[in-house]
Amino acid sequence: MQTAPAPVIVAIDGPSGTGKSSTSRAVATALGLSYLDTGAQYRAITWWMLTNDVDVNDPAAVAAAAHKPAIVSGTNPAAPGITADGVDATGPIRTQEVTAAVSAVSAVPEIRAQLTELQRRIAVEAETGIVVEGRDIGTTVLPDADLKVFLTASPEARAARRSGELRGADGAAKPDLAGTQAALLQRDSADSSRTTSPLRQAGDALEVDTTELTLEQVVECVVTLIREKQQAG
Ligand SMILES: Nc1ncnc2c1ncn2[C@@H]1O[C@H](COP(=O)(O)OP(=O)(O)OP(=O)(O)O)[C@@H](O)[C@H]1O
Ligand SMILES: Nc1ccn([C@H]2C[C@H](O)[C@@H](COP(=O)(O)O)O2)c(=O)n1
Repeated sequence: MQTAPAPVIVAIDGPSGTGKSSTSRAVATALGLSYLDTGAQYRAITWWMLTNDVDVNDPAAVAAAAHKPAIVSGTNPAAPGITADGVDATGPIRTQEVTAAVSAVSAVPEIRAQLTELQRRIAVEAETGIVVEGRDIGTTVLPDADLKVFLTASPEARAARRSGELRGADGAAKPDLAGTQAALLQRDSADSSRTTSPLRQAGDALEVDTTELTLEQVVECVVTLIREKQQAG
């Protein structure tokens, strides 16, 4: 009788706009794995702070409230979803207000400790394995992951992709590319210069530069890497 393959743990890290979420969800779907968007968790706790009048620029105030919100992440790649204290946060966490505040909140050590523990618990409970995406998965959250991928892309490509997303629902003109690129680079700088588990490529992570690749090509590359890892045992 053929036994089920051992659960595979995949870490996909990288700066904003490199395709982590799109790639991770497609890879998890293709291989029947769970999926965890850790960026959504940092966004959800930031949204909770903002809506509960916590000064997000006061690390002590953020730390004191770190344990208060219950963050629950869906792990179905088809419809991940996330709630904060039972309230659906899927939409609100993508606003510019949350995006502008999330790096400051995610730099607070108590916030990172709280969410890292939650992320590890979710990963170990994933029966067939899981694709976890973020900034510090391969370095801090899951250092023993079976496969670590670090996605990169040129600032220009990332800005063009993000700008394509930000275009109005009515197809209104895209926001200015230079402004979008500057905002991405500012967030990258904050995420990679913080003291606690900064954005960094793990020494054993495989870099995939997605600048000239389609999303489909990136997904195929990562699926192949995972299958090769599973066959190697
Ligand atoms: N290789 C690619 N080529 C072209 N477009 C891409 C590629 N990868 C992702 N995209 C598109 O770029 C946009 C951003 O992708 P995605 O949200 O997956 O990036 P991300 O790294 O998760 O960003 P963030 O960390 O800010 O959430 C999406 O519209 C996605 O469809
Ligand atoms: N593992 C993670 C994931 C995310 N963050 C922070 C840094 C990001 O700017 C922010 C939002 O993430 P995104 O939705 O853009 O993937 O959350 C982190 O510190 N660690």
